[in-house]
Amino acid sequence: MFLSVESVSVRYPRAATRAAVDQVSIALAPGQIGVLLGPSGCGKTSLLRAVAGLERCAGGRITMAGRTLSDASAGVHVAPEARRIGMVFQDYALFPHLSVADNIAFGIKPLPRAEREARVAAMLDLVGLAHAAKRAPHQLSGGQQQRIALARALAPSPGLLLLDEPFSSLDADLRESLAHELRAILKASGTTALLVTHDQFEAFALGDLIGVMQQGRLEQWDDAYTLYHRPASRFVAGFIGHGVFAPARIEAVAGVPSVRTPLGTLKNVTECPLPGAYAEGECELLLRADDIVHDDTSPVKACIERKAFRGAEFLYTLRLASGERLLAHVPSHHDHQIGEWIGIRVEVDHVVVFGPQAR
Ligand SMILES: Nc1ncnc2c1ncn2[C@@H]1O[C@H](COP(=O)(O)OP(=O)(O)OP(=O)(O)O)[C@@H](O)[C@H]1O
Repeated sequence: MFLSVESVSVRYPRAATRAAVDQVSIALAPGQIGVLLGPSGCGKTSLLRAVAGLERCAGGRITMAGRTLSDASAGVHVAPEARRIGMVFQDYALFPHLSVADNIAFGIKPLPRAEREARVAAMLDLVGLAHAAKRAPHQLSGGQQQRIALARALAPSPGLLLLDEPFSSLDADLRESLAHELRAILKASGTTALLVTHDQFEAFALGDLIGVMQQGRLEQWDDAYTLYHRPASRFVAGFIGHGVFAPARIEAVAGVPSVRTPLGTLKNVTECPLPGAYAEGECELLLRADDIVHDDTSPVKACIERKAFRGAEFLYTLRLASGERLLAHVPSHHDHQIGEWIGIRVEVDHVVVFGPQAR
């Protein structure tokens, strides 16, 4: 692995007893993009700062390309400027009095002039702003300025690039397109990167691997597909995507595990790794909005309590006669009224169940 974070903890001197980062382990192969995702205060930035060397590790070890950067038990802490790590922050703070080209050249001043100019030109090409070299930062849009900040961070060819909420000051539309662009730029330059966000769509658009954190702990470190379809904990299941937990029961039907739900029985769920501790009995089934299909012919009916227009579809909040609430994505040409009862059925590709008690 190129970057290896092993059981790293971060504690702040005057903070409460809980560690801001609690024994977190993650690893990235060369060229991979990792994303740390989680609610405010979960420790994402603290972990990123520990990798940058801006915080000392209270426990654990960080290595990059085989070199130890931090090792709490051995008392090793390489200074941030000696780590060969580039950073892009939320307030990307370009130097206002320098041209775009001079901003990019800032971190590579020691290079001979010709080499420096070639590198600046290559970086401008990479971020698609070759035409803007002579402009001042204030003559660029927010998105363009952020791309220049990225070019500036990439110019010294850092071993690793760290990005902390790089799009949070930009508006929603721009964020999504920039997330895709950023991924393309990082891949084109073969840069290994670790990024912090609280926006799951950004995480999905960017990350090869995504870590979901809660209260300093890493709940899961996986690709987006696995996080969505095989959440390792109830927290991850609730945090990623729209969904609810419905009471259900695991039973063996003719020897094969099945899950009885308020919407009917899901038979033969052999592909579902049912956790041993509740292999049979009461459980809670994760039902995401796209697991519920509107079907007028279905005997199961649900009342529409709320609906939110999402362009191609509505997100309906539904209530079954038994009182359980569900969420459903329904194509927006099916425009039903609040209070109306509609037929639904469950169509679950990946059955995800948790024990009846909150973890
Ligand atoms: N310098 C500090 N001194 C004391 N406590 C801190 C300091 N910085 C962060 N913390 C605390 O550490 C915990 C983790 O904070 P951190 O900023 O890493 O979370 P985060 O997930 O990045 O949050 P956000 O998305 O809001 O930036 C929080 O409880 C926070 O209050």
